[in-house]
Amino acid sequence: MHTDWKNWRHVTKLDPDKHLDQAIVEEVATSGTDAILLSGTLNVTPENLADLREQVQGYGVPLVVEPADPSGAVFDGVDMLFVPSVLNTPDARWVVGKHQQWVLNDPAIPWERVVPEAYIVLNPASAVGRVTRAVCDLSPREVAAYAGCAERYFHFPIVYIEYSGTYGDPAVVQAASEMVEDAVLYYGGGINSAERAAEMAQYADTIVVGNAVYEKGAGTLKATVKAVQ
Ligand SMILES: CC(C)=CCC/C(C)=C/CC/C(C)=C/CC/C(C)=C/COP(=O)(O)OP(=O)(O)O
Ligand SMILES: O=P(O)(O)OC[C@@H](O)CO
Ligand SMILES: [Mg+2]
Repeated sequence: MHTDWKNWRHVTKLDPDKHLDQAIVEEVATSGTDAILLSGTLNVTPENLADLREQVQGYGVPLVVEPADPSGAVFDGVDMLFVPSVLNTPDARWVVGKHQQWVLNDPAIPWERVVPEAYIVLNPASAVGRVTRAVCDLSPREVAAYAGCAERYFHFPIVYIEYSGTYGDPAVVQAASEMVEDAVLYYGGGINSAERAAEMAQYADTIVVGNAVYEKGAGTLKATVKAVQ
């Protein structure tokens, strides 16, 4: 593996579908965040992915692509691919179907650079919640049981509590953290302050900050980094 991803505390998620000036990209890349994920559910194209990758390259921060579709599984110029499976969807395409098509059509996947992620999607209004028709009305115990399946049964290396676009319930993340021992527990959704970063980082191993970069800027991102490192 190219980087020590298991020790990351803070990850920044940038969306190829949104624009940032290079000065802001530079502040993000030098903020102390442990890695930059290039990721979005909707409107990610080879072109806008390559454009964003060029903007973030060259700062020494690890780069990860998180594809929403096999066509987004591009390794050029990045260190790793984090590939989601959504566990709480009734539609198996998002669990293993797209993955089967990926393996069918690409005979040369560099597996040593692939890290599977078990997503538990909890905001039904998010793009990822709508697209996957995730069943989000779950108690902390029910979420923790998905986390247990992900780790103990499927041996996913990452369990990802995803509230994309909204701040989640710390009790849910706490319950998942009590279940997970070996997997790295990710939390993402609505972190837009040092306080929220610190609160979720009590339970999650790695926190993800996305929209706050676009909505509040690099200063807020730096405050979230400082809160967890
Ligand atoms: C098999 C391969 C290579 C890919 C398929 C991977 C799968 C099943 C993805 C399903 C879940 C998904 C769409 C993940 C994308 C990552 C993600 C959650 C991005 C954030 O999404 P939002 O913030 O909701 O969307 P926008 O930012 O586009 O609005
Ligand atoms: O954009 P936000 O709400 O910060 O969520 C981060 C990330 O989990 C989205 O996939
Ligand atoms: Mg987003």
